[in-house]
Order: sequence, then structure tokens, then C-alpha cells
Amino acid sequence: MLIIKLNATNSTNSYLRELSNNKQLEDYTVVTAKHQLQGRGQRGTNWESETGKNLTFSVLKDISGIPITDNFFVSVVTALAVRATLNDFLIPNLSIKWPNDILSANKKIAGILIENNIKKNALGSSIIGIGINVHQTYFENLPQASSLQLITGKTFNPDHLLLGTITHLKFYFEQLKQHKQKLLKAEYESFLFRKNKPSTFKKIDGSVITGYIQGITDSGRLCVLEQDAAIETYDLKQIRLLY
Ligand SMILES: Nc1ncnc2c1ncn2[C@@H]1O[C@H](COP(=O)(O)OP(=O)(O)OP(=O)(O)O)[C@@H](O)[C@H]1O
Ligand SMILES: O=C(O)CCCC[C@@H]1SC[C@@H]2NC(=O)N[C@@H]21
Repeated sequence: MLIIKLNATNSTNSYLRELSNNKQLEDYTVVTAKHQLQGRGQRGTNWESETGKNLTFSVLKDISGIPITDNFFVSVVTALAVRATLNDFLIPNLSIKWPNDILSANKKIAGILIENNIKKNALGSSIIGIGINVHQTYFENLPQASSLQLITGKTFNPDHLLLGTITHLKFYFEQLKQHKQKLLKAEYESFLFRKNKPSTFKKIDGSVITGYIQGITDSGRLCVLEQDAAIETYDLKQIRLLY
């Protein structure tokens, strides 16, 4: 397995996409960086990470065998793999905040940015970007962020976290290849943050609602039981779960 370790780059996701466009790379090629000048988060946000303290990496994955309707399962598989890795390292109270934030209690300790290459309405390759807050102890303006060290008081070997994540990714992608979508969905739902608990959401129109997360649809939409007893489904652009 090829692991490219960089001191600095704009974003490991961008670096790996560019490299994979110019060169034939094997599946699970990894790019890590000690420092990202323009680390990117979901919904166009920035990913903030103190130089040398955390794990920021991207993985190239061939997803051409996955039907485009199962697009969301790349997220499911990745969130499950990161959760399982952190569980191996005994991080307590892990959950997955839809669609793919990894929390310990109600603190975000890892984020995932998946960028799929879609050609002629079919999936091609995926760049799976993962940021794990490992040793950072201060997060300016990010009250919901925390790190493995802050939570456990321990230090961690980032290489072990990286290899653990790849091992779990391979396991879960194998399950997807074997068409175990039902099982994967059930496992993902079992870890959903605030499932069946009264929760507050912000909708795209700015309104705030309360409801109960029920799970996800087969395409990854969030199912919310609302006050009128109706279950509504939302995609990432339409709703945001507040803490
Ligand atoms: N190192 C980091 N750890 C945790 N969050 C971070 C980090 N760097 C940037 N962020 C981002 O800070 C923003 C604020 O975090 P928070 O989770 O409170 O907001 P959010 O908009 O509800 O999250 P999300 O959009 O991911 O559901 C998020 O966009 C989150 O991804
Ligand atoms: O939760 C999020 O908003 C997603 C954060 C993803 C961060 C990782 S760090 C490695 C990779 N490169 C990036 O620019 N982003 C992802």
C-alpha cells in the first residue's frame, strides 16, 4: 500500500485527486499531511487543524462497482470504519452524527469529506478525506470540537490510527461489495447520534424544528419524526442537526 506523507499541502483531498488524475494509483493509496493550508470540511467549511497535532489524510478508493443509487454507502462505510478504529483505541461514547461526523459524547473528534468522481452517471473513484483530532488541546471558535487526548488524557500513535482506519475501511468496503447494504445501514443507524431523542434541527429556510431521528432512507436521507407524527426525510442541504 502506498502512503505519501507530506509536510504541507493545501488539502490532502485536492492533492490526491490531482495525483490520481495524472497517474495510475493503486486502490487505498493514502496521502497524509502534517499541515493543510486550506483543509476543507463539509458544506464548504474549513477544516481547522493545528500543525503536526492531528491526523489529516485522504484515501483513494475505486467505487466503480457501486451503483450510483448506493452513493451514500461510501459515507456509511467510512463513518463505520472511523468509529470502529476509535473504538479500538477505547475512545468512549462514540456516535455518528448524520451524515458522517464522529462524536465522543457530544464533541466532534473526527470529520469526513467524501468527494466522488462521477462520470456518465456512474461512480468512478472516491477521495475519502478524514480528519481526526488527536493531540490538539485548544480549538479556537469551535466549542463542539474535541480531541482524543482531551477526552482520554492519553497520547496516540497517528500511524496506528491511520492503519487501523484503512483496515476497517477494507473490511466495510468488502461488506458493501458483498451486497450487505441492509446490515451496513442497520449498523450505521445503531450508532446514530440522538436517535429517538428529542432533537433540534435547523432547516434550509432558517426555521428551527424539533423531532426524533428515526434512521436513514436507503439513499441516506435523514428520517425525522416531527410533531404532527409525520416522518419527513431530508438531504444534507435541507437540514442540520443542532447539538
Ligand atoms: N478540527 C475540527 N474539529 C471539529 N470540527 C471542526 C474542525 N475544524 C473545523 N470544524 C468545523 O467547524 C464547524 C462547526 O462545528 P459544528 O460541528 O459545531 O457545526 P455544524 O455545522 O453543526 O457541523 P456539521 O455541518 O459538520 O454538521 C463544522 O463545520 C465543523 O466541521
Ligand atoms: O466534518 C467535516 O466537515 C469534514 C472534515 C474533513 C477533513 C479532512 S482532513 C483530510 C481531508 N482533506 C481535507 O481538506 N479535508 C479532509
